[in-house]
Amino acid sequence: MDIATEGPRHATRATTSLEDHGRAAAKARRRQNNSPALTRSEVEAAVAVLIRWAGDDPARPGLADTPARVTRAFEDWFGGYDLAPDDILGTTFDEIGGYADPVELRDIAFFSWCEHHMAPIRGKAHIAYLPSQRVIGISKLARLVDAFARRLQIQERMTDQIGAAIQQVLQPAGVAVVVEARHDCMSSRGIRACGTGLVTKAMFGAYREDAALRGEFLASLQLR
Ligand SMILES: Nc1nc2c(ncn2[C@@H]2O[C@H](COP(=O)(O)OP(=O)(O)OP(=O)(O)O)[C@@H](O)[C@H]2O)c(=O)[nH]1
Ligand SMILES: [Zn+2]
Repeated sequence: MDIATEGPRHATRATTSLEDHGRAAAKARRRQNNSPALTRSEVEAAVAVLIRWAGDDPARPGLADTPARVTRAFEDWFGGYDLAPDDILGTTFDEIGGYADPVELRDIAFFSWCEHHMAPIRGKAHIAYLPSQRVIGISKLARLVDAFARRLQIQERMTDQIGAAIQQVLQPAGVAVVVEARHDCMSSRGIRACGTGLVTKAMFGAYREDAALRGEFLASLQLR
């Protein structure tokens, strides 16, 4: 199902279908990335080129294993491409009695990667949703953030993807996602503006339509 079919909120969205972020897409990407034209040793050679570009000697003993380490680190840092949101959100609980108030999980720490500079984005995500007959295990919300964070990202898109996945798979009455993060591409290079924080928000369903519900969640976060 394409989230673009879900209603006006999504009608003009550039977001691709959830399937595109899912397991099939990850496998396709991996096939592409692991094609015979791109071997592990070629990736390591590319890292060695970057070491040379940095001004050092990839052959010196201290750096000899670094290309292999960096290649392994990439598998970890970018492991999100292999994680399918619909699998992560697959376990739900519907024996929730009469519970019908917001569920909020705050301070979900994440590491992501700026797609412009491949520099770290470090921050916290806060998720709220208004259940409609079922709830999700709270660890799955953190897993979902991790799945979208460990990719090349811009913060706005990551924020939207987290909310859109919850809205599509869990189909609650509404979802709100707030992400606060620091971008190393801004602090460690370029303008070198340390201490700045980017806040992004994505609202779906009741959180988009109901200002009081949205305001209650945003106020609870005490954003500066
Ligand atoms: N909106 C948004 N911008 C981002 C994000 N991460 C990095 N950027 C910005 O992306 C922009 C890329 O700008 P370019 O002019 O193409 O690249 P650049 O010459 O390296 O830019 P400077 O960072 O200003 O030196 C920069 O302004 C970054 O601060 C993000 O998550 N969201
Ligand atoms: Zn950047």
